[in-house]
Amino acid sequence: MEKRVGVDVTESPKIELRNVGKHFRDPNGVTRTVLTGVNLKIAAGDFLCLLGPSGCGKTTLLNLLAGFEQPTEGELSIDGQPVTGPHPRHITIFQDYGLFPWRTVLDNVTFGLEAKGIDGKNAREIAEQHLERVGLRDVAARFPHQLSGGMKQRVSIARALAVEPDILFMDEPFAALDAFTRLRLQEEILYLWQEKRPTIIFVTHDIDEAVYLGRRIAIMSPDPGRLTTVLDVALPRPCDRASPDFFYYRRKVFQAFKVVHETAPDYVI
Ligand SMILES: Nc1ncnc2c1ncn2[C@@H]1O[C@H](COP(=O)(O)OP(=O)(O)OP(=O)(O)O)[C@@H](O)[C@H]1O
Repeated sequence: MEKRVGVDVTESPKIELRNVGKHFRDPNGVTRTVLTGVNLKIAAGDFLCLLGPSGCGKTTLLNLLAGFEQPTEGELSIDGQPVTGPHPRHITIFQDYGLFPWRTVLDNVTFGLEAKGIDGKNAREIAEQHLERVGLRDVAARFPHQLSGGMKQRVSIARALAVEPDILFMDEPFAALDAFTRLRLQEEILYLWQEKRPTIIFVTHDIDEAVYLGRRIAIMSPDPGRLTTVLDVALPRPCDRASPDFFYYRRKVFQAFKVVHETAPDYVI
């Protein structure tokens, strides 16, 4: 009998989209299709990047997966159940951090735990452990306005991970950060993913970020938004951003976007 290794996404997907489409009606009653014919299977524990230019429907697709919006066509299921709304173990991290300005760092992290029925000393201990993991134990008593952008995003990552999410949806979480902070947070999220293995769906329009993070990259194109290619990225994690293998995948993504001509010479550093 054939021996199977790893997760067969075609047999046991955690997330499955079948012919998913979404249209919006503008105030004049005109229908606008922003997503069409999306078919995708995502295995448990995968790290999938949704990559594409502005307006191709990445956020719309993420909102459908997170249950914030409903598809107007097709079917979308998680763990075999149709997605009908947000789920407490499916957590979304946004670009603007989504922290409560009136709560301290610690209290921001305990918030999700309290919603799960964990409070008092237990919640504090779990929150402190997660702040420790993202290097923010020392600023637990500060308020969000006293933190840098990178620190705020770390708090929102600690808050998300504290509730042990099954799925983490991340919508361009590092887009507003400076390049150095962004590189550091990319490394941190990879480390945290390897430690806990939640399924991560990560929206970005940054090709290098997608290659560095994604085990798979779902490439989208606009007008109307659709999925054009799903690329497997067989790199060790973390990988060397200056290695020929990294550039090989980078080039494959460029080719998928038809930015580089097929016969152009290889990149040299
Ligand atoms: N609620 C809505 N009503 C009408 N149109 C919408 C709505 N939400 C999104 N759209 C439109 O759908 C298209 C896709 O938007 P979406 O935000 O999903 O793209 P995106 O790929 O995430 O873009 P960006 O990278 O700029 O954030 C856009 O043209 C947007 O104007």
